[in-house]
Amino acid sequence: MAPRVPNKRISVIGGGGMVGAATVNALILKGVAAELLIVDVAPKAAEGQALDIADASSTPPGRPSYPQKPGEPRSKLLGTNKSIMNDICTQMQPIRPDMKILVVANPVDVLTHIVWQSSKLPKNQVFGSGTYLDSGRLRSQIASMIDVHPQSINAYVLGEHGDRQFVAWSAARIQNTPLLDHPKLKGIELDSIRQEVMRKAYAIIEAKRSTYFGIGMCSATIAESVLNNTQEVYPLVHWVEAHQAYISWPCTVGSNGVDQSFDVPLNEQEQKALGVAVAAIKDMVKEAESIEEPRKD
Ligand SMILES: NC(=O)c1ccc[n+]([C@@H]2O[C@H](COP(=O)([O-])OP(=O)(O)OC[C@H]3O[C@@H](n4cnc5c(N)ncnc54)[C@H](O)[C@@H]3O)[C@@H](O)[C@H]2O)c1
Repeated sequence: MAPRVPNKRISVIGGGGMVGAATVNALILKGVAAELLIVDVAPKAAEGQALDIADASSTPPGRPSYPQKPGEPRSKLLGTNKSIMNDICTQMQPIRPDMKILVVANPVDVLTHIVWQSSKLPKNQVFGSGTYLDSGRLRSQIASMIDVHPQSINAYVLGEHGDRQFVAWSAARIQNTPLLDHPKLKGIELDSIRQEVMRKAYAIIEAKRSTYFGIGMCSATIAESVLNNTQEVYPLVHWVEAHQAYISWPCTVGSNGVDQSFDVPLNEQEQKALGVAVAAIKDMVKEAESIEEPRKD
């Protein structure tokens, strides 16, 4: 679909679905120079998306199957999506040792761990979109409250891409100024901002069944950083040694995958929230590991 560039191939697995199609569309709109491969267990859906996107439409047809349902926590998706991830990794064998895998399927924190185990790739080559999208939503929300461009606001949602996510308020900055010193934020209930950001995915799902344009653009941006080795910092799900877990945390991403993971100074309350998120993710990983795979024969 895009110009053929040696060694620059992006395979969008599940590309017949909404998120996959939105990602392919965003990659094309951003002009990411790579060969794009749309892979799907439903080849007709993949073909349909490819034809539609080739017409430069940004409204792919609906085919909901495994995404979240209205009101459903992401953790409910665990069993089904674990088995899909394992199938995909099996089908991708032999996996090139330099492959990078960006996981988007939910619950993304746990599935990134599963894909790492299943792919047998080094930890830094497997990462997930995590709270990148949530952090963008947070910055937009704050921007509208204080009349500062979102790109000038450095604020992260961290921990879990789910109900245990938290905002690192004490580390948030407008350029070098602590965000919370902004006069327009005085007296504001910060937790209501966190909750609004967290509930946005549920609100979109309630209204139109699934979310895909935002995550499609995030995925395309991350893929672009890998291909162009930009080393930009995003809050992605990656392996954080200090916590011995795949969690959403700021890191650089480039052609090796995740290179550097950063320390974020947290206050006591934020550290507690981080502890809760890490424990929840570890519990879900244990739960996922205990789910029996259905027999394939
Ligand atoms: N991380 C985020 O911020 C975020 C945001 C939105 C959606 N999601 C997640 O993304 C995932 C996809 O959502 P969607 O709305 O695109 O769903 P969808 O049902 O529209 O698409 C899923 C696609 O995957 C395909 N598929 C299933 N098993 C496969 C396999 N073994 N190999 C290849 N393809 C396979 C299906 O045929 C389908 O076309 C869900 O898990 C959803 O929860 C994550």
